[in-house]
Amino acid sequence: MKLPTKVKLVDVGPRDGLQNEKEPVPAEVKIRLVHMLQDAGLKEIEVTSFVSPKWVPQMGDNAEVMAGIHRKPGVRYSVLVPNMKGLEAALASKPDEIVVFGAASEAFSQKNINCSIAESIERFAPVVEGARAKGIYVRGAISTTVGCPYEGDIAPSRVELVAKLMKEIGVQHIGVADTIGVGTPKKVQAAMEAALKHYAIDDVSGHFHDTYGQALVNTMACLEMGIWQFDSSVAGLGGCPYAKGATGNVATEDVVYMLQGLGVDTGIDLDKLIDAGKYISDFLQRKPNSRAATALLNKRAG
Ligand SMILES: CC(C)(COP(=O)([O-])OP(=O)([O-])OC[C@H]1O[C@@H](n2cnc3c(N)ncnc32)[C@H](O)[C@@H]1OP(=O)([O-])[O-])[C@@H](O)C(=O)NCCC(=O)NCCSC(=O)C[C@@](C)(O)CC(=O)[O-]
Repeated sequence: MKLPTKVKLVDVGPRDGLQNEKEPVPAEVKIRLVHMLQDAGLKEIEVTSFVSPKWVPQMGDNAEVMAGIHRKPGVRYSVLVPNMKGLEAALASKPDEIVVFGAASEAFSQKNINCSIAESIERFAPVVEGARAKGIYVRGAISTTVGCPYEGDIAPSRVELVAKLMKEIGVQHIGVADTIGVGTPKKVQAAMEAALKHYAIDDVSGHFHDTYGQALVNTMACLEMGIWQFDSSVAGLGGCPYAKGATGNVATEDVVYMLQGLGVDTGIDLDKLIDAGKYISDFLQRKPNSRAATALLNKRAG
C-alpha cells in the first residue's frame, strides 16, 4: 500500500466546530483556540464564517475573531463566504483563503444557503472573481456528497456536476464533504472520484463527519487513493446547524494519531493538540470527542 508521505490537515474546529454551539462562545476563547492550534503545528485553520448572523449567530463575531489573531508566519487562515456581502466583510479581515460552500443535494442547498444549486453557483461566481482578483485562494466545499438529511443517498454524478460548475467559475480546490457522516469507504471513494474528474489530486480534500464512526476509515480510504488533504476538528467538535443529528468532524487528534502510526508526516505536535482540545472542551464543559485524546489524557493522569 502506497500512502502519501505528507498530509495537510485543516482544523475547522473554530468554525465548523463551534458554529452549532447554542451558548455564545466569547471571541477571546475562539482566538485562544486558534493560537493553541497554530502552536500545535496546524498550518491551516478555518477560523470563522462571514454568513448572516441571523442564520448562524455563533459566527457573528467573525471580524473580531479575525482581528484578534496573532498570525503566525506559514499558517493560513480561511473563512467561509456565501455571497458578495460576506466577501466584502471578509476582505476587511484579510483571510488567506475563502471557502464558498454549496451542496450536491438541492434540498440541502435550500436549507443551508436558501437557494438552489444553480443559484448558488451564480452567487459564487462574482465572489470567486473578487477574491482571486485580490490574490486570495478560493476553496469550494461541496456538502452532502454521500448522503443528505432531506434527500437520502446522493449519486456521485451529482457531486461531479457541482465540481464541474465550481471549476467553471474558477474555484481552485474542492472539499468533498460527508456532512452527515453516513459514508462508508467505497461510497466516499466514489464521491472523491467524481470530484477528481474535474480537479487534480492536489486540489481535492476530504471533510468527514463522524456520525456513524466511519470518518477515520473514510480518511484511510482516501489516503489509499493518494488524497493528502483533509479537514478535521480539534476534539471532534461540531456539526452543521442545517444537518440535524449529525455529529462533529473527525477529531484532529485521532487523524494525527493514525498518521503518526502510519509514519506519515503532519508537522503536528500531538501533545499540544491535545492541550488545545482539552482547553475548548473544558470551556464547553464536556469531554473531548476523540478516542486518542481520551486515551492520552487518561495516560497523562496516570
Ligand atoms: C447565504 C445566506 C446569507 C442567504 O440568506 P438569505 O436570507 O437568502 O439572504 P438575503 O441576501 O436575502 O439577506 C437576508 C439578510 O441577511 C443579511 N445577509 C446576507 N448575507 C449576509 C452575510 N454574508 N453576512 C451578514 N449578513 C448577511 C442581509 O443583509 C439581510 O439582512 P436584513 O436586511 O434582513 O437585515 C444565509 O442562508 C446564510 O447565512 N447561510 C449560512 C448557513 C451556514 O453558515 N451554514 C453552515 C456552514 S456550511 C457547513 O457547515 C458545511 C461544511 C462547509 O462544513 C461542509 C459540510 O460538512 O457539509
